[in-house]
Amino acid sequence: RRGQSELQLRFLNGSSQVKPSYDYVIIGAGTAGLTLADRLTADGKSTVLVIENGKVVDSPRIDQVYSGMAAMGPTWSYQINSVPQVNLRNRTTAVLAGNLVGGSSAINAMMTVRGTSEDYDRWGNFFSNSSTWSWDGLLPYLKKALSFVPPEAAVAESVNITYDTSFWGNSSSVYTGWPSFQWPGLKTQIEAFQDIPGVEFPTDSGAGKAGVYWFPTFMDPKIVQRSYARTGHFDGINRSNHDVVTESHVTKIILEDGIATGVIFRQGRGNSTTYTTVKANREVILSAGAIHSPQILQLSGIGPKKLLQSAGIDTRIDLPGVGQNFQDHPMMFMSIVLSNFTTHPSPSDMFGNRNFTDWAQTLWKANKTGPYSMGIGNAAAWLGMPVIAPEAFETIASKLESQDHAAQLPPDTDPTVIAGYTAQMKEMARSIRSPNTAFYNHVLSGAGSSGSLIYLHPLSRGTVNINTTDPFNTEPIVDYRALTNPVDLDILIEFLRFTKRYFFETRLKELSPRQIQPPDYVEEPDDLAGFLQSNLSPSEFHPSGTCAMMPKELGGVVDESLKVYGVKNLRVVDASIMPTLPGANTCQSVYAIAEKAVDLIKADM
Ligand SMILES: Cc1cc2nc3c(=O)[nH]c(=O)nc-3n(C[C@H](O)[C@H](O)[C@H](O)COP(=O)(O)OP(=O)(O)OC[C@H]3O[C@@H](n4cnc5c(N)ncnc54)[C@H](O)[C@@H]3O)c2cc1C
Repeated sequence: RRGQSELQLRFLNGSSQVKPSYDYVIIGAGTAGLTLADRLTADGKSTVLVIENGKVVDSPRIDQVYSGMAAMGPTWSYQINSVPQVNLRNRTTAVLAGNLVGGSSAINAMMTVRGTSEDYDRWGNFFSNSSTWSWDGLLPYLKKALSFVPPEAAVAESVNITYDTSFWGNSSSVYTGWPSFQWPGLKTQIEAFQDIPGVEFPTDSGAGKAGVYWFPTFMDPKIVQRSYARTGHFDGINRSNHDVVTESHVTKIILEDGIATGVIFRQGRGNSTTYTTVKANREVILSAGAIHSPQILQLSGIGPKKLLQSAGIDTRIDLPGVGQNFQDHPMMFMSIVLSNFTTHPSPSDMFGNRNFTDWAQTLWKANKTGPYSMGIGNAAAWLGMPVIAPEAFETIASKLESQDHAAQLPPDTDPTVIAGYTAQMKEMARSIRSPNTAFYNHVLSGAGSSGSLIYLHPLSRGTVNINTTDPFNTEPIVDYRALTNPVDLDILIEFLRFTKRYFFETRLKELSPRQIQPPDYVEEPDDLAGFLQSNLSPSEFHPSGTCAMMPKELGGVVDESLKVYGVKNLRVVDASIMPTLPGANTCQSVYAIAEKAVDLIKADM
């Protein structure tokens, strides 16, 4: 990795150093933005400026793989709290989004997962069944995005890790790999799923199939450090056609006669603030993430007219979908412990077992091996509704179909956004009936206890809108609108029931399971709902959907080329374009979206 001082040469911290124009101006040096900038400048034919709000941060906490969570939290994130969630007993949630070079890929938990084939086919189906936004169309980009490094044979053998390199590539500088250690208890946890009818065990996490499987970690196994957009698409790149300006906050995209011609950004120095305009000869590309991309569009006059009017912003393009269709993966903890779980070593040995941690430290210091090379986990169940709720899924799907969809959205929602939501719910009803759309995600810890439960296809939709009282100087208003669609509760109640069955009705019952939270006497639907309202978090930090790639008449913001409707030379490329969430952590999909966008952009050169 190059030293900070050398990097500074390319950090145009004084606005006077920015050239007046570039072929492409990219907003946000995050996961998608850095991928795009690297690929678009590689052949030397185009000039690119990336404008980033955050700084370049060097920290062992970012590099650290162990635990997966060392870089999470407020330090390198925007400071945003959601509005109180009415259906979650008015609790608010910290909205984490990376505010540094590398974006959220610098602070995420490094779980490398992709959705099932149905998740990606669904995206294209909103346009036509010949869309290239499909599993077949995206697989080459999922492969291009990452270099897969297989696990060591001995570790793989110790816990039966299977993988299939045909689903992966090996040409990217962003790596995904494996720790040199796994908890033996994972074998027990995985095998217990064999006792549940319908559970599949795909050979590889990249196969596009639901089931129980192993998945790698965004890390470079050679150095056992996080591998992310900065290490893969920024460090070591020194091209005269590739400029990056940090600590620079984009306030607006300039529109002239419906054409995006440039960007205005703000730099604060001591007490003074400067504003700089930079021109884009070919395109402005918005990659500010699902929280800030809709904000920047709205500040530029592209968004729902009524909202813009109430903020005193001139409507340049009335685009009702901007900032709507907001989705994230809700998350919760259900606590069940196996009283007679005696497998060791187990994660609990990392806390209080001095002999074990001394051994682990020795391995780590000697050659970066052992338990300290592990992230948040490498095995999980990703299961469809027919598997987890065989007796209830049909009733739930029918209830969703017969719903008044408009009633689930905010009162003033535009008819096109309602039409898009209706189309999505039709797809979701179909998906509830399919074993190959995973709704339920249970991350396995290797300890004798339950892990976190994640809801992969929530039906409620939130909003991310500018703060109309002071839109240019405040963060957007983030409202998950969690559990506003009551069918979400029906599904989540099935999650609790299924998790209980997994512990009490499989071979795990021999290990004396004990349910702690919610207490086992809590069984009535109303009481389970109460537990969820008190405990659910609306976010796994996977914000998506706020500049949805959908037809315009379905409330879409960008078309299949990721171009913003009604504007020339403006694309959005980041997590905000996902029309519906993939049933997986989102980072791998964002890299693939960016890789596909590169080809879409080049096709227009
Ligand atoms: C805490 C956390 C844990 C996660 N865990 C996982 C995980 O384990 N596995 C997984 O697959 N996914 C995970 N994710 C999600 C994943 O990291 C994101 O989906 C993905 O990185 C988003 O990429 P993006 O390009 O859309 O946005 P980002 O990578 O967030 O990039 C947006 C960039 O735009 C910049 N920006 C924003 N506004 C402006 C402005 N006005 N001017 C200039 N620059 C601006 C930001 O500073 C940022 O650098 C996690 C995310 C977080 C936050």
